[in-house]
Formats: sequence, C-alpha cells, structure tokens
Amino acid sequence: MAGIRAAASGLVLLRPVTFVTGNAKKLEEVRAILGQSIPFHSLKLDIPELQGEPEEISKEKARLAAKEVNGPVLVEDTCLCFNALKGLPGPYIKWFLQKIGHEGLNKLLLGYEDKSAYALCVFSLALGPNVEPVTFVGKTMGKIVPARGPNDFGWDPIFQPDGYEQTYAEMPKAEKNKISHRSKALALVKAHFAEAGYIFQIEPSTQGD
Ligand SMILES: O=P(O)(O)OP(=O)(O)OP(=O)(O)OC[C@H]1O[C@@H](n2cnc3c(O)ncnc32)[C@H](O)[C@@H]1O
Ligand SMILES: [Mg+2]
Repeated sequence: MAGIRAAASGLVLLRPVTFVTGNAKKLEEVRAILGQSIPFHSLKLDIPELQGEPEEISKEKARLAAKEVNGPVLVEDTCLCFNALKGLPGPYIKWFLQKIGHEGLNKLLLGYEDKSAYALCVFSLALGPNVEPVTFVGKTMGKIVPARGPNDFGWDPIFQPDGYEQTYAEMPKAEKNKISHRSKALALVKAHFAEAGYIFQIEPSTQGD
C-alpha cells in the first residue's frame, strides 16, 4: 500500500503525514499547536465542500485527500453550530459567513433568546488511499455575539467561548490555541500518534517536498 508498511514494532510510514487544507489560518494554528510533536508537511488543496454529518464530511475529505497525495494525510473540517438552530449552520458555516457575514449570522439568532453555540473541529487521519480514516473531535462551547476584535480568521470575532469575556478574535493567539476546538481535537491526534507508535522512515525522494 502506498506509503506504509508493517513492522514488528508498529506501522512504518514511508512518507511524512501531509496536512491538506486550502486555509492558511488553519495551517498556522495547526503548526503552532503541533509544534514538533508529529512530523508533517502541508499541501494547499481545495477539497470540495461536502454535505452531511461532520464526521462523515471529514472522513470523506480524508479519502479524497489521500487519493490526491497517495500517502498519509490529515485533514479537518470545522463547524460552527447554533443550539437554537439545532446545530446549523454547522458544516455550512463557510457559505453562511461568505454570504451574510458576521452581522447576518447574529441576525439569524434575533428571534431566539438562546445565543449559545459550539465550535466543532473534526480531524481525520488516513494512512493512505484505501485505508479507512480515523476521526478526532474537539468541541468548545460558547455564544454568538456582535463582532469584536480583529477580522482575520473566519467567525472568530462573533464567537465568545464560555468562561471568557473575550471573543476568539480578541484573545491572544496562544490563548485561543489553549482552549480551542482545534487544539482539543489535536490533543487527541497527538495521543493517537503516541499510542500507535508509528515509525517514520522517510524515503529520501519524499523528504522536504
Ligand atoms: O480547505 P479546508 O481545510 O476545508 O478549509 P476551509 O476554509 O474550506 O474550512 P472548512 O471547510 O472547514 O470551513 C470552515 C469555515 O469556518 C472558518 N473557520 C475554520 N476554523 C475557524 C476558526 O478556528 N475560527 C474562525 N473561523 C474558522 C473557515 O474560514 C471556513 O469559512
Ligand atoms: Mg473546506
């Protein structure tokens, strides 16, 4: 199978894990959170926006990415879910944000007292094409507020995590990365790598690409 083989002590990955995303801000956070803990490199690819339940979307994204890369991949899909709307916009937040912006997202909740929401991040790891992906879910509870703070990453200005007076956008990056949906999911990814004990035996031809 492309990029992996079994050894007595565990699975040997012959290529580094590729984190596939079209979103530079996600990549920035993943780099900051993972540090040197997992050898990975990144590839900017726009995987089609899929429909369905968050875990299924993320898994399918991983299958598509693993086919493209022909090796081990990590992908993630992020949802912003409003409790009053039974979890919507959820995985469709990208289009809602693009079309109606922060103000429109606040307006969606005008008729509801319940402004609570949660940020959900589902990472999927596929060790290669035709290997069933494994998922890792991180969730941070909060509420939707009128936009506050720098507008440099998605819906950060309108999401205020529970227990904080600041929105994600107002927080120092390091603070967001301690409590975010993404960091919780990545903690599980790290634990998986530690448990699985993958051995990286990178072939020279794939080093540094
Ligand atoms: O290539 P991929 O990884 O899919 O990148 P994307 O930007 O298309 O991302 P998603 O499909 O997961 O859509 C999630 C949307 O939510 C935004 N987003 C993701 N993580 C976020 C975060 O931590 N804070 C604010 N906005 C975020 C992101 O910019 C998108 O508009
Ligand atoms: Mg996407």
